Amino acid sequence: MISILKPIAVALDQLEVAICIFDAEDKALVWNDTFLQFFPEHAGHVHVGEDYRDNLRRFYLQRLSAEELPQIDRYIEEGVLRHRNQLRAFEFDHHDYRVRVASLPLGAYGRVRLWRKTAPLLTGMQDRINPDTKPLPTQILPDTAMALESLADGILMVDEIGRAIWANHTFLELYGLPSTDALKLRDFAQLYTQAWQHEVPTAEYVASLGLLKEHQRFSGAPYVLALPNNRWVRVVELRGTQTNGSNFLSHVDVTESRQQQEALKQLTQHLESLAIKDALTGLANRRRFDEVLESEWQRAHRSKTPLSLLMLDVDHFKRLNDTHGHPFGDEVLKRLASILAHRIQRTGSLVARYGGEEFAVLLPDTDLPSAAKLAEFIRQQVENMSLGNENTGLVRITISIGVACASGTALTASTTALVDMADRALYQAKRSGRNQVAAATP
Ligand SMILES: Nc1nc2c(ncn2[C@@H]2O[C@H](COP(=O)(O)OP(=O)(O)OP(=O)(O)O)[C@@H](O)[C@H]2O)c(=O)[nH]1
Repeated sequence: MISILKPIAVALDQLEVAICIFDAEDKALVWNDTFLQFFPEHAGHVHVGEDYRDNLRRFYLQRLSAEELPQIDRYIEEGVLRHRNQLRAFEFDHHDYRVRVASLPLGAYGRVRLWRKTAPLLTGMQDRINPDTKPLPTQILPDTAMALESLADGILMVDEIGRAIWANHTFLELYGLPSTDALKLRDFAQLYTQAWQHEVPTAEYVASLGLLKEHQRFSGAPYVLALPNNRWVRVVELRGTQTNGSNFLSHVDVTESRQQQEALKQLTQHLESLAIKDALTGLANRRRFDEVLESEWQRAHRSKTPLSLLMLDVDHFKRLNDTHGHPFGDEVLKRLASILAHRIQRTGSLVARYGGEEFAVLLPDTDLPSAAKLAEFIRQQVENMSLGNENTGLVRITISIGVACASGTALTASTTALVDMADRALYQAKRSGRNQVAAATP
């Protein structure tokens, strides 16, 4: 694939079109000389495998003001999202030129970005002309106004330095403005801030204002802003390149689709959590345990560190169920789960409900004596736990624990071998009278 793309990139040099191709992980694969001419800040830095984020960092280091610089990571992440989701070409100013950029997906290979200079810079999106020296803008023609009034989207016309001249009714309604008189030559950022003036500023508002300011540097790249009362609007700003050119911003109310997206996202998260969580205890389920065991096994193998496993089982749980009822049995499992979750909090460790009244605790970077010590501590804590209600009276439970550790050459065996070792140790603990810890002999 690269062997085909390289000659294309070189051919595009002859058309003065800059190209940079990124793989599916946003790493640079191929670019041409025009790319380096358009973006001299990258010369000597781009290399195969370079992350698009590093590319964007150099771009923004040049572009952002000292005031905006602390937010550079946010600008970079937004740039990455623009890159991945771009559907239509948009424009921005860079050095002395207005540049048009298109981005196309290349299937499994990644994405290609193409840039073409459209005009020498006259109006300056970035370095705005001092408003005091500009004459007042002319009003728009009545015919144009009538046509724009008939649109369902909000339209805001601004002059070449961004001062609002005219807006249709949909725009005025969206931004809570009584009439076009309220525009008062303000720029869009001021109008947006004004729409929020009676509201407590939310995180979405702050993020949206940053986004709006950043997008004043682009023409035609859509962005979404939060409005008060949980409403959302998608904005596209189209700027002319002539000094007398009229610029306009179109605003589409996307509240409904945004709410649907949000509901879908929450549902997906909920379903994902259901897929890996045990419903009764809230602990990881068996499926999750198997996944984590596999990845921790690999990690232990690479880092040559021990990996320990505890298998815990409630003693005579059937009798407890039979005596006090299944719901009480459920309560016992929840209490036990909570004790385990509190005790095991080290990053990388995992507590899971392995099945029925059996729990598994995975302990990365822990050797057998340390795992056995922890198991003994848990056993004592459960033994001393008082349970019960007015029907059951005071109930005490005990648990048996099997401990196993994979380290050194044992790590070359399988994950199943570790589980089997811990299971056999648990069986040993049960056979030796329950309420005890048994460690597998390595
Ligand atoms: N309340 C409740 N009981 C469960 C649940 N899952 C499994 N059980 C019960 O747990 C009991 C497990 O019993 P056994 O495997 O015979 O073991 P035991 O009675 O704990 O005896 P030992 O393990 O040998 O000490 C069975 O009666 C299952 O019905 C659950 O989610 N809630």
